[in-house]
Amino acid sequence: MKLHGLYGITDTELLANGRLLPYVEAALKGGMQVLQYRDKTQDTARRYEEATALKQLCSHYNAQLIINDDLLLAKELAVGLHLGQEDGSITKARQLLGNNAIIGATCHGSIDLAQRAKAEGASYLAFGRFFPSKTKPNAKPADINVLSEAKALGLTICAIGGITLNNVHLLTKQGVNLIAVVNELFDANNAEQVEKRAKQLVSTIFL
Ligand SMILES: Cc1ncc(COP(=O)(O)OP(=O)(O)O)c(N)n1
Ligand SMILES: Cc1ncsc1CCOP(=O)(O)O
Ligand SMILES: [Mg+2]
Repeated sequence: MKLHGLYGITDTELLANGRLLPYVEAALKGGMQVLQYRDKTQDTARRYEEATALKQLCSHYNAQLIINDDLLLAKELAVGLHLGQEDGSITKARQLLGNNAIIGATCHGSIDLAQRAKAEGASYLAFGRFFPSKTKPNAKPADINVLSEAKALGLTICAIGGITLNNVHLLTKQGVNLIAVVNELFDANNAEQVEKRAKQLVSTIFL
């Protein structure tokens, strides 16, 4: 079955000071289907603790947890993994995590990278950034026209980068399955606002 819907990604700064679990729970209440734990620190103990708590929260809401970059943490928790071009081999991750694991691959704006990721065993292909991103200002840009060719590869297609309530329709109308968002979801004043944003994004995605 293809993953579909709102794919929230955590941000260490936006979700600091006790906001991680309440804001993620609010997004789940608002209908977020997939969550990526993206934490670039080297604090292994905190990362393990947070990812474990997020796994529990996601399973309560029947959502899928995916770990960014860290194969061993994904293996330890038996959850999904997202790998970029510099993050190690998809083939190796597939071997370690097994056939049923969700493994996502960053393809920027490239069908060649997407074909390679598919051949190596990726479950979904992530394209972007499509719009300037506050979270990752130096992310490589992608052209929206890549999406029609990407869909022909037959895997779940994810779009990322600067996605907001104002531009999300440009991606959903191309048939993108997963809408990955950091800032538009989690740059909020309180958990109620996160839940409202999630509901608004989800209703646009499923229009
Ligand atoms: C869903 C999704 N798509 C793309 C990325 C970017 O991955 P990567 O290129 O490895 O960059 P970092 O996120 O690791 O900085 C992603 N994380 N998630
Ligand atoms: C991790 C990543 N990779 C490309 S853009 C991006 C960040 C997306 O965050 P935002 O939704 O705030 O632009
Ligand atoms: Mg990465």
